[in-house]
Amino acid sequence: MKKIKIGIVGASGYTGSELVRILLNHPNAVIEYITSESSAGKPFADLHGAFRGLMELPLVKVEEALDMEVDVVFLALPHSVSMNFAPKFLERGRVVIDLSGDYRLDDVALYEKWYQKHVSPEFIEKAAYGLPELFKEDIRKADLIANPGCYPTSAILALAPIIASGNYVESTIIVDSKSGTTGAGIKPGGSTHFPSLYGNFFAYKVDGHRHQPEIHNILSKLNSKPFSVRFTPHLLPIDRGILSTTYVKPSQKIDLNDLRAFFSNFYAGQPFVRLTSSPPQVKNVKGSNFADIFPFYDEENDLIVILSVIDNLVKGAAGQAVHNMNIRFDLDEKAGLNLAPLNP
Ligand SMILES: NC(=O)C1=CN([C@@H]2O[C@H](COP(=O)(O)OP(=O)(O)OC[C@H]3O[C@@H](n4cnc5c(N)ncnc54)[C@H](OP(=O)(O)O)[C@@H]3O)[C@@H](O)[C@H]2O)C=CC1
Ligand SMILES: CC(=O)N[C@@H](CCC(=O)OP(=O)(O)O)C(=O)O
Repeated sequence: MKKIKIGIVGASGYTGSELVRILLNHPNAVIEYITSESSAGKPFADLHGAFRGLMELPLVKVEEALDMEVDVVFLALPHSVSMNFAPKFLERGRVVIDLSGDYRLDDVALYEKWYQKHVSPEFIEKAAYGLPELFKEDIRKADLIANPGCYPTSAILALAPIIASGNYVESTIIVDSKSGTTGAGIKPGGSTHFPSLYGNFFAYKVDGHRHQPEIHNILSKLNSKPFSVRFTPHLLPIDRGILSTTYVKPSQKIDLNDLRAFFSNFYAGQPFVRLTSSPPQVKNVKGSNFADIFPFYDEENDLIVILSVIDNLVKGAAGQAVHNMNIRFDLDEKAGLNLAPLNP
């Protein structure tokens, strides 16, 4: 059986440990190294107790890992950090799958407006946007794959069929999303502190979140007819999961059954998109790589409303990254990802 040698950079974080969880059960994967700067030398299970007896590799520093022979490196690093390391791995001939936002936007000026100065902008145009349902052929050929953001994954999958069809008026598309706290990473923070969040629920970054340009930038590739995107993120007192409710004004009335048939044709053959017949629930995708999508037509207001749910750490990050690896290395698309959601 074909074996793929893998390095996971940033394994001490949440998406890094989720990559370990998925890849330990992947028939083609051999994890060669896992990294952490702050915990180098420690056993992985000292940080992530769930892996006791399952992952014996010690954590090493990135600099030590650079020259270790692998086929693919997953960068589970904060944006602004990834862009320093991706070129070093690429020049050593590794395929790089970056989970940060550093190579997702195809426009350096747009990146620098929403993030900070880019230190390796020459790689932006070489990167494929790693949303397999839309860009499989680009992913197959790319040595640098920019894994999508978690909110953009849920929003783009909900909206792509309508945008691609052109059945929308040239106005503002609304994306209203709610996320669990693992989206904020492993470092404790004020708003994710238990007493701040328990029994609570609130919006944040209402004046602008970097996922708004990502959703617009990617959806714009599907149609030249203009539109704008308004995105509002919220924090939920749950660990995993994102629910996005999206609203689009159609340019012509549509029958609900036709809308559902249209979505079902658009996603035919895509193993991780499931169309639901009632509003989707985050618990139904927890721990899995599924995106559950519910398209609806509000006749009274002549508005298309599409709801989608994903697990932010799986379809929103590590699972999608493994899906990208499977495509890039010509493996079974579903390898390692046949994960049934936790139920209940
Ligand atoms: N959490 C989520 O749901 C999603 C996250 N993402 C993106 O994925 C990336 C990782 O996210 P997440 O796992 O949540 O983040 P975490 O904060 O949980 O983990 C970050 C990791 O990066 C390492 N790191 C931080 N700074 C440096 C540095 N200067 N040099 C080397 N290593 C460093 C940390 O290692 P150390 O042990 O040294 O601290 C840690 O392993 C981010 O870009 C995030 O935006 C994307 C989609 C969803
Ligand atoms: C709940 C929460 O805090 N979520 C994060 C998004 C995490 C993510 O996927 O974003 P990037 O990969 O683009 O950084 C946030 O709003 O910043």
